[in-house]
Amino acid sequence: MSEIKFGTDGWRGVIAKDFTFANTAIVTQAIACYIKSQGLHDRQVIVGFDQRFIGHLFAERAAEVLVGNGIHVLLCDSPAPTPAVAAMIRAHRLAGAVMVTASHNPPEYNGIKFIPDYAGPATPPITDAITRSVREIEAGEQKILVTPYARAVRAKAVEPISPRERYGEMLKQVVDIDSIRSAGLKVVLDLMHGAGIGYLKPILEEIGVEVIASLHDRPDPLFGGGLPEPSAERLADLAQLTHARGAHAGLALDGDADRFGIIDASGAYVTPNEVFALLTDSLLKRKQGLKKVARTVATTHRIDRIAAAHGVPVVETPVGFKYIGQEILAGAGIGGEESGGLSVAEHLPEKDGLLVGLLVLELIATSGTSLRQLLTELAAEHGGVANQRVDLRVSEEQKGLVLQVMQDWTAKRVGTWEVAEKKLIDGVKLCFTSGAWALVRASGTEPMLRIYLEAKDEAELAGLKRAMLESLGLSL
Ligand SMILES: O=P(O)(O)OC[C@H]1O[C@H](O)[C@H](O)[C@@H](O)[C@@H]1O
Repeated sequence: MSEIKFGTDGWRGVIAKDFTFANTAIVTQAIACYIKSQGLHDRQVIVGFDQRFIGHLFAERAAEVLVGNGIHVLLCDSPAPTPAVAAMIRAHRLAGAVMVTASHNPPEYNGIKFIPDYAGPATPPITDAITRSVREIEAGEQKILVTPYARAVRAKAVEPISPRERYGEMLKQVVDIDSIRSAGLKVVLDLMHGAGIGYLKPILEEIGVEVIASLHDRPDPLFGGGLPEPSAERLADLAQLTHARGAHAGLALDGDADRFGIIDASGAYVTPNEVFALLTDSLLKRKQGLKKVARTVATTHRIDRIAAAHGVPVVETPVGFKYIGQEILAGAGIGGEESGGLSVAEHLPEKDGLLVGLLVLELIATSGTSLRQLLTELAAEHGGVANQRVDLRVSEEQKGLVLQVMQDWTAKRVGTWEVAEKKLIDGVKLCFTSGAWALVRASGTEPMLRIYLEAKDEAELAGLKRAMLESLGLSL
């Protein structure tokens, strides 16, 4: 059994091996200790779960432990998106949320995300405190307090909640639904058998969007044999259908619906970096006085060029929406990351794939043009960009070696690229005088080494990739 650890976004483990009822109770007890330490135990906690195998039973286990600690629970009556669960914290002034999900991981995984009272991902100081409690519980220094589920329900210490309506209302307050309604938009969806089922389609229909087709919109704990990850490779069917059926866009969500995948009308995948750039540009054009924009160290620097054109500063954070969420709380108008997380200040400090789908439709509706045309205009205004993420499944030893080479990097050049700055925000990032950059870091969610590269065009990108891999002694 592997150690209970909180990674980039929560604790994740293989069901029955690591992710067990016993470990769910340990982690929930540790979360209850944290809530009590903050003096918030007189407020309720929402417990949610996604479409994963027997997720509701793990959620019930978590509820039993929270009630055992004197904390009243709102238990979702069906699988729900992580952002919908987070939104309920705001709507009902809760102490936080325990969300049973392993996001986009393979089907054999499940996990727990803790979302504190500010309705965004738990920061490292919070997960560190929870991890310390986990160790105390494992060492027998702290007891797990449990109230059996049936008794908790009888005592009304567990009440059912359905976040759908209220969450839908909250989303509708953030986007211009009149423009969307009058544009007569048509979309195709890919719900990837995930938590967006029962949420995205009805919300779109309520605001007058025609859902022509909806792929993978039935629960399947095996995710149709794949991963609930809305990447270009996994969205080939959505891309084909969006184009063939003449839809304005294809919208996809990941397993717990906090991340997005977007397809344009021509059937081409629009990368999260491109979506973030389009939405930042549109927000900055519409709203004066935005204090700042937040992006992770792995996200496109095109955001910086767009923000600079409006005189708005950009904050660069480590990878993980937990950092972006904090920047949103500290005044960023919009924050996003290349892995498909994005939110805006009027909504939540939590990433939300449904929100992004609606913002993209709002953009199509208000601009009266296509996403492709908007991207062409963006390139004309702020210059082109080409970027790529290379994920390498390497041994722990090789991962350590590569990261060490980067840590020790003192050379002034990589191939013909001249190093202007070396940044240690997360992994090691080399920024070059040409404006290109390369980042090498270990993933916090998968056993992978990630290399992120950005250059002005595909030709420079290909050259930089060759030069970086060669310098690191890696081949693909
Ligand atoms: O690159 P990783 O450490 O695997 O993280 C990739 C992504 O994982 C999760 O989805 C987090 O919520 C994101 O904030 C993060 O960007």
